Amino acid sequence: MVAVGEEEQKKMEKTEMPVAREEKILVLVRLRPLNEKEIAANEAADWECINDTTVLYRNTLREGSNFPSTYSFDRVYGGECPTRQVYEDGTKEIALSVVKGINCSVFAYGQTSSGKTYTMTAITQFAVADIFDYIFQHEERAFSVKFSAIEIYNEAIRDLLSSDGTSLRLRDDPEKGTVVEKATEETLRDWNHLKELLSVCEVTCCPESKLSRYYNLCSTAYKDSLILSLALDCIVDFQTVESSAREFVDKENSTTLVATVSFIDLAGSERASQAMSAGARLKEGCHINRSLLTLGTVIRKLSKGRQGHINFRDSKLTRILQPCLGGNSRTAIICTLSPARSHVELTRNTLLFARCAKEVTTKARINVVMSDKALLKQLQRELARLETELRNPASPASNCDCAMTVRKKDLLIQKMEKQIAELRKQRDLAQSRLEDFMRMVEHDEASKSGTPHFGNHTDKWEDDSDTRSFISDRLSTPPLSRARAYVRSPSDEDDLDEELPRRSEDPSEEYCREVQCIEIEESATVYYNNHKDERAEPNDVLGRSADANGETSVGQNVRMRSWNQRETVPGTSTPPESLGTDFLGRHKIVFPDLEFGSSVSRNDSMSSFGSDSTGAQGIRTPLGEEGGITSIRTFVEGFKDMAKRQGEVSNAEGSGKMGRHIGVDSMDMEFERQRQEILELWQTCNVSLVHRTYFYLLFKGDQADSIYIGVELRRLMFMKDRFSQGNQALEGGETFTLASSRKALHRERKMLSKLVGKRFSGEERTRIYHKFGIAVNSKRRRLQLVNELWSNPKDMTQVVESADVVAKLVRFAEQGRAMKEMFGLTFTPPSFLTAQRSHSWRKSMPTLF
Ligand SMILES: Nc1ncnc2c1ncn2[C@@H]1O[C@H](COP(=O)(O)OP(=O)(O)OP(=O)(O)O)[C@@H](O)[C@H]1O
Repeated sequence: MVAVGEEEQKKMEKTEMPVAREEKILVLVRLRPLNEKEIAANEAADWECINDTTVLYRNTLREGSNFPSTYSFDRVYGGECPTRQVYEDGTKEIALSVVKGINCSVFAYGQTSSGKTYTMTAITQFAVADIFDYIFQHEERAFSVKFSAIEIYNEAIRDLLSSDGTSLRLRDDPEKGTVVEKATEETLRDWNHLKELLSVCEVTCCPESKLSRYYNLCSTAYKDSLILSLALDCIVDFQTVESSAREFVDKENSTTLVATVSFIDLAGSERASQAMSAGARLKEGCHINRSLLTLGTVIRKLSKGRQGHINFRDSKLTRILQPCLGGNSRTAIICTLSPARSHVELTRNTLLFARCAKEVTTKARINVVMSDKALLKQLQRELARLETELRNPASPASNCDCAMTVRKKDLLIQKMEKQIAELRKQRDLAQSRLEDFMRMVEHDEASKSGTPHFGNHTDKWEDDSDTRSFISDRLSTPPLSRARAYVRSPSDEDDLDEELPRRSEDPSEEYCREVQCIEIEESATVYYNNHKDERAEPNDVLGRSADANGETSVGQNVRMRSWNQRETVPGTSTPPESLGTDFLGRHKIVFPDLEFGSSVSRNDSMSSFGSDSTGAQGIRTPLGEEGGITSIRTFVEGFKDMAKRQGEVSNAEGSGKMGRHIGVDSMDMEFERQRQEILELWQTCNVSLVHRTYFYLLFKGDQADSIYIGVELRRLMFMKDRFSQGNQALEGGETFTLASSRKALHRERKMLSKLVGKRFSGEERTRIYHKFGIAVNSKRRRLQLVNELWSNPKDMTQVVESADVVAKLVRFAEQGRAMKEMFGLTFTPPSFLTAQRSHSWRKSMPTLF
C-alpha cells in the first residue's frame, strides 16, 4: 500500500476537495445520428439538439401529445459531436477524481443500439489514458492502478479475468461497502497492459456478451444487436487507484488515498415485453428486466430525496452500483438516444430516466486509508495517553474533566430535586382534590337525606387551598391594586396566549383573580348598624334616607367598584367608580371616564325621565354632553326604583296588605325577567364567563340577592348603552370597546379550554362533550366545548350546564354568603327581607360530574 502523509492529506482536503462534497449526478445526453439501416428504412429523425443543454422533439404531427417537447440536461450532444468532446466536457473531470482519492463512476444508459458501447469504449480508453498520463506527470507521487472486470449475466457475476467461469458472490464489507468477493485484481503497468487484460476478458466473457461485441464493434460500424444486448446485464470495469507522496512511502505515520473508477456499460433499457419471450431468452429477459427495472426504481426514489426504503438490494446490478447512485462517489451518466421516429417511446423513457437521474445527489469524499503501521502507531499513542490518565488522576486534564462531570451531575441532581418537589406538590394537590370530591359526594348524599350541608361546604372551602388562596386574595388585596397588576397595554393583547401560561402554572388562578367585586363600602354595615333595630325604614336597602327636601339620597358613601377589576375584560366593568356625598350632603357619582367632568352632582329634580320597573328606559339615552348625564341619572334612578320596589314589596308583605301568594308570584315573574335580561346582556356585552358563573351560582334570587341582581342589571345596561354608541368604557386607566371585550372573552375561552384536560377525567369529558353535542373524536373539541359554554342565554339547560362546567374548571365552590362577601357586597339585609323564599337561578342543576 502506498502512503501519503497526514500533512499532505490535510493540504489536499483543503485545496482540492472537501472531506465530503454533495453534488448532483452529472447527466449527459448523447443523440447518435440515424444509422444506415434507419436511413435505408426512410426513418425520420424526430430529435434534435437545439443548444448545448436541450434536446427538442420536433415531430409536428404529434404536437398535441401530453409529453414535453424539450428536455434539458447538463450537456447534450448531437450526432456530429465526437466522443472526445463528450469525454472532455464533464466526464474527464469526474473520472480523474480517482487519482485524488475520490471514487467515481461513468455509466451509459439507453436503449439497444443507441450507442452505449460506442460511447463507453472511447470514454474508458480516454480515461485510462489520462489516468496514466496523470501518473506519469506526477512523479512525486507513487501510484498503483489495479484493474478488474466483471460481467453480470442472468443475475450471476462472472470474473472476466479468470477462466474458471464460477460465479462470484457479493459481500458487504463494513468499510468498503458491497464488494465482489474474490474478483481478480491485476496491477496495471501501462496502457498496453490494459489492452492485454482486455483481450483476456474477451476470451472469458460470455460469447454473446457485450465485451465480445465491444471488440467487434471496433471494426464494425453498425450491428443489429437487440438479442445480444438482452443477453447481458452489464459489464463493469473497475480500476482502483492508490496514491501517496513518495516522501511518505513506508513512513510509519503514513496514510493512503484509495479510490475506484468504474466504467459501466449497461444492457439496453428496453422493457421485458420487447425481449424474446421463449425459453432461455425469457429467463434472460426477466433478469434484465429485474436489473434495469430496479435501477429505474432506485433512481426514481433517490430523485425524490431518499425518503423511505431504497431497494438497492433487489438486484445485483443496483447492489454494485449503490455507491455510484447515492453514496460515496462522483457519478456521470451518459444517456444515449436514437433519433429514429420508430424509437420515440424508448427515447422518451431514456429521457425520463435521465431527468430523474439529474436530481440524484451523491456525497463523495476523499478515501483515506491508514497503513497498518500508522494505525498501530496511532492506537499505541492513544493507549499511552489513557494509561497516563489512569495512573495520574490528578493531572490537570483529568481534574478538569472530573470537575466538569461533577458540576454536570450536581446540576442534574438539582434539576431532579426540583422535579421531585413539583411532583410532590402535584400529588398533594391531587390528594386534596380527591378529598374535596369525596366531601362533595358525601354532601350530595347528605342533602338528599335532608341533612344540612353548609358545614360540609365550609369544610370543603377550608380544605381547598386553591379556593382559599383565591378568596384570601380577594379579601386581602385592594381591588384597584389588583386591577393594576393585570393592566395590559393594547399591544400586549396579541401576546396574551403566550403570556398567560407563564404568569401562572395553573390558569385557574388567573381566573380567580379576574373575578372582582362591587364594593359598596361601609354602606351595608353602616346601614345594618344604624337600622338593624329600626324597622321603621325598612324599605330602603341601599341605606338611603329622606333628606330635608324629601329627596332620597344614597346614604353613607356608597361606593361601587367593578365586579371584575380586570381591565382586559371590559364586559365586567361597572361604570361608576364611586358614589359619594357632595358638599350639600347630596350624593355625587364620580365617573372618571366621562368627558364632561370627574364629578356630577346628582339632583333628583333633573330626573325627568321615568324608568320602568327595571329602570331600563332612560338608559337608552346616548352619552352625549347631556346624554351622559341623563344616563348616569338613569343609572341612579334605577337604584332608587329598585329599592323602592323592594320596599313596597316588603311593606306589603309586612303589613299583610298584599297577599303573600300574589307577592310571591309577582316576584317570581320579576326575578325571571331580570334573570333573562342579565343572561342576554352578559352575552351582548361579552362578559367574562367566570364572572357569569360566579354570579349565577352565588345569587339565586333570594330576597337578599335582589340588590346584587339589580346592580348587575343596571351595570350591564349601562355598558350595553356605551358600547352601542360606539363609546369606550374607561376602567382603571384602560379603555375598552365592544371589540376589545370580544377579544378578552375569546382569550378567556382559550384559557378555559386549557383547563378542560386538567379538571376532567376522560370519562367526565366524554359525558360533557355528549351533553354539549360535540363529537368525542372531533378536532379541537376542547375549544368547541368552551365556545359552547354560556353561548345561548335563552337555553336554561345550557346555562345551568355551562355554569357547572366553568365552576369546575375554575374550582369554584359554592360558598353562599362567604363568596358574596368576597364580591364586596356586604349588605346584611333586614331579617324580614331574608325571611323570604328563594327563587333559584339554578332551577334544575343536572349532574354533570
Ligand atoms: N454517436 C454515434 N455516431 C456514429 N455511430 C454511432 C454512434 N453511436 C452509436 N453508433 C453506432 O450505432 C451502433 C449501435 O451502437 P452500440 O452498440 O454502441 O449500441 P448499444 O447501445 O451499446 O447497444 P447494445 O445495448 O445492444 O449494446 C453501432 O454500430 C455504433 O457504431
